Amino acid sequence: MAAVMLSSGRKLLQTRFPRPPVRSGSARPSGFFAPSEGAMLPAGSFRDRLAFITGGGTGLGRAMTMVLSQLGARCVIASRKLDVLQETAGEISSQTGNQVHALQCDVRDPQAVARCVDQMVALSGLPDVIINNAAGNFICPTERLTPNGWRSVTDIVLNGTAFVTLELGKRLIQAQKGASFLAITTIYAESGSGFVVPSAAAKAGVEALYKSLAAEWGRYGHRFNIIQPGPIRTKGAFSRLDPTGTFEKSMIDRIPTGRLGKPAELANLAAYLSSDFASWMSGAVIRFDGGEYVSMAGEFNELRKVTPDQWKMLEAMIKGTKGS
Ligand SMILES: CC/C=C\C/C=C\C=C\C(=O)SCCNC(=O)CCNC(=O)[C@H](O)C(C)(C)COP(=O)(O)OP(=O)(O)OC[C@H]1O[C@@H](n2cnc3c(N)ncnc32)[C@H](O)[C@@H]1OP(=O)(O)O
Ligand SMILES: NC(=O)C1=CN([C@@H]2O[C@H](COP(=O)(O)OP(=O)(O)OC[C@H]3O[C@@H](n4cnc5c(N)ncnc54)[C@H](OP(=O)(O)O)[C@@H]3O)[C@@H](O)[C@H]2O)C=CC1
Repeated sequence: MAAVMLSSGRKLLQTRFPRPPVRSGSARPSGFFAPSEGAMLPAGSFRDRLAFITGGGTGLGRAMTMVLSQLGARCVIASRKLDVLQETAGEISSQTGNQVHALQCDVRDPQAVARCVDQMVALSGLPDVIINNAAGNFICPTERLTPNGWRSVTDIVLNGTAFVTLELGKRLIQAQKGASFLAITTIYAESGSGFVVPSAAAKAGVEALYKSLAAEWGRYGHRFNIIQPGPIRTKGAFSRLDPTGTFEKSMIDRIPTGRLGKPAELANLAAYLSSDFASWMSGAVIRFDGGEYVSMAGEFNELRKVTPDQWKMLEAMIKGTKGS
């Protein structure tokens, strides 16, 4: 007896299907969607530009810093761990030949953010590109969450993004300088998600902040855009969200493109959104997830499991039904 389960958990059919044929050598979808990881934009796209990237020492922040630096930007990366930042800054600038400065900054502390901006201004001036990428997250049943656990994530993600955006926004307005602001959120900022509730709530807040400012601060020359990445392997994310490695296969199985994203792919999109090629783009929310979100959302998407022989049988059954 075979049943086709809908994502709601209901059974669509309960009928006797012939055993599905054993498929040999069927291509995985990832074979169609190989990543391209070199810098996408023309060389020099960020010449004479200064980019400020929070959490730029690791993971996706590091990848975005690398591509912006390859394209000619001077970069300032900021987070809590100065040793990590300095190592990344040294590696990237020795590869690209462009300056990368490391500044210690805890984005949860507005005074620390102001000091960090003071240091950046003294070193290089006000930035043309701001990427709010720093985040904290961990899986946890919500009933186990303490107030401090809630605060540790929402302070980094929502308050941290707000403090950086307000500090830089006000100074840029004062200096009459335009800039591109980009926030890195997540696909569940839109849907919500159990087990990462502080992150879901805070990322949704970041999206509301950025969409609101896209409307309000366009008059000052500021653009605000958002990328919602799907799963991309980084130590920071996977150690806290899939510590045993158990969920990775099911994630890949539900992604129509059959693989995780790559940091360099995300970095190319971030570079485009932060570049002059996107100067007409503001208030945009770009989902970048290999199709995972729509794959999880569609009521009938589990029908991907139905084999061609089973489809013949289903079609005959449907066509054989008369009346309602
Ligand atoms: C598999 C990937 C698929 C999809 C990915 C989708 C979205 C991804 C979104 C992301 O944001 S990934 C990026 C993840 N990166 C990070 O989280 C890096 C930075 N994180 C941290 O520094 C810590 O994890 C932090 C967020 C907990 C903050 O560190 P901090 O030193 O400030 O906090 P403490 O360690 O002092 O803890 C504060 C508070 O939280 C409680 N807590 C910490 N971890 C857990 C846990 N795993 N479960 C429950 N509670 C936790 C801790 O107990 C403290 O509360 P109390 O004082 O005990 O009440
Ligand atoms: N990887 C993925 O699958 C996905 C990631 N994302 C998002 O991408 C972004 C990057 O995540 P990823 O690279 O994976 O993970 P990482 O853990 O590598 O990046 C998080 C960065 O945030 C910095 N950070 C944390 N707390 C603070 C703080 N209080 N002040 C300043 N900086 C801080 C960390 O540096 P330090 O410890 O030195 O402070 C670290 O560099 C995040 O916004 C995340 O939510 C979204 C969806 C999927």
